[in-house]
Amino acid sequence: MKEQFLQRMKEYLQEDYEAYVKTLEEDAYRGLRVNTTKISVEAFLQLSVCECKPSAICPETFYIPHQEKGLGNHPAHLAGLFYMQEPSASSAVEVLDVQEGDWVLDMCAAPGGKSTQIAAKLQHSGLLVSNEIEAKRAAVLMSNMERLGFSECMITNARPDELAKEMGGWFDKVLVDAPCSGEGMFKKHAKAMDDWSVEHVASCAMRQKLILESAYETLKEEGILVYSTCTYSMEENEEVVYEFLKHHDDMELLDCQVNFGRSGFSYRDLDVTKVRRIFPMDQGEGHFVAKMKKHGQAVISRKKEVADTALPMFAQAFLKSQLAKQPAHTLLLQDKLYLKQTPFLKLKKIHILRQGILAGEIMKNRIEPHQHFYSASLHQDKFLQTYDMCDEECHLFLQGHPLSVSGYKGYTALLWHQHPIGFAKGDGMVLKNKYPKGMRIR
Ligand SMILES: C[S@@+](CC[C@H](N)C(=O)[O-])C[C@H]1O[C@@H](n2cnc3c(N)ncnc32)[C@H](O)[C@@H]1O
Repeated sequence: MKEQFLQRMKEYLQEDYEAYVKTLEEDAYRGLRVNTTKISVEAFLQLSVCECKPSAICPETFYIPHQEKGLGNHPAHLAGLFYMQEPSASSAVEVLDVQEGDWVLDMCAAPGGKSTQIAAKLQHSGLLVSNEIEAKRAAVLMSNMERLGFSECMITNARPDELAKEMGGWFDKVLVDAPCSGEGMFKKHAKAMDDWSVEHVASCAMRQKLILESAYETLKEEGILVYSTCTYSMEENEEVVYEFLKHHDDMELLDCQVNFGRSGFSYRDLDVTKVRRIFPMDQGEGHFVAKMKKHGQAVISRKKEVADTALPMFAQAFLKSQLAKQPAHTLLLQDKLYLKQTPFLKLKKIHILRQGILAGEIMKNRIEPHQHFYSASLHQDKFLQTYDMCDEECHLFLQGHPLSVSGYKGYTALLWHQHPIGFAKGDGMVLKNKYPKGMRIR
């Protein structure tokens, strides 16, 4: 551990410093969060995926033993029933207090821990724009959102200032989980420790202030902004919030109103009792959260809806053969079929990676279904043809093998403990495996 970092921590923590240093020798906290759009917490615990200890931070988040291995390949994970998330990382969305119907922007979203938590709270209502600036990380974000099965979401790959131009005044809630020096991640990512310097902390703080300016533009009047980091430095936390409030006299710092964590570090006249800090001594690796409200008027960008596409007969037939309930909105875009509950939106310059559910692709007058169609939580109890696999069959399926099951013709949703995990195509004798090659386990 770098001496200069420890010296700063000593100044920040004073009498708590020794307790902090002790935690550096302990294993990092690990956790998971149950995806309540697919399964209730009670039903998930009955699956006995692993030992789960409740966290005080979020009712859907649990501590798991640090020695627990291979959970990423567990059928419950691949079926999108949970997301691996260290409990303190679930604090910011608890503070954001998302309500059904809200329009929410997650400005720095990859790999998707907080976006998947927000989408679960929305329960397929409102809108979530889940944005990531780095293209490769945006692809990871999309695959996580797909696995957990969300539909009323738009996944974008844009800079915050680009979002501010096209989405001015749109959102009830905005989360800025900012890129930071990651001092709370040192145990998990050695690189964060290698990269650490006072100069790096200062450059992160500059970038955070710029991101917050764009976030401000996207907020509605009376909209809520939550700013969070997984670092301890005062420059990236209290100072960023203080400067932001100084530049925006229509923004009010609100009390986070949660029972976890502790007050911030004393900084000028900022009321640090309102913000939350979590340290390893508070049962989390490290997070800072501040909540603010915009009272001023917003400049509102126009929202443009896309008209639904009238589907060709074969596409209609595909949907009718698969689902007991038909989607409200359908869109054909570059031979791909998308489904959504609420109208599709059009953006001028922003790169949209996914909007709604990607149901499949047109191939010679038929639809070749996509994994998202079967992972979508909205569809999970609507499939007309399903096959419930035993654990052994599921293991074979996830490895890419066909299943010797007769009596099934056409596309079939394959279930593990009643939860769709993928699909196959039956020819009456065999279920041919359609689990995406990149997702198969070895
Ligand atoms: C702390 S991570 C977000 C973690 C995510 N919220 C989650 O819970 O999984 C911060 C993200 O901000 C992105 N980022 C980096 N520079 C950025 C910038 N200038 N503007 C917006 N986002 C940026 C990073 O690529 C990274 O994915």
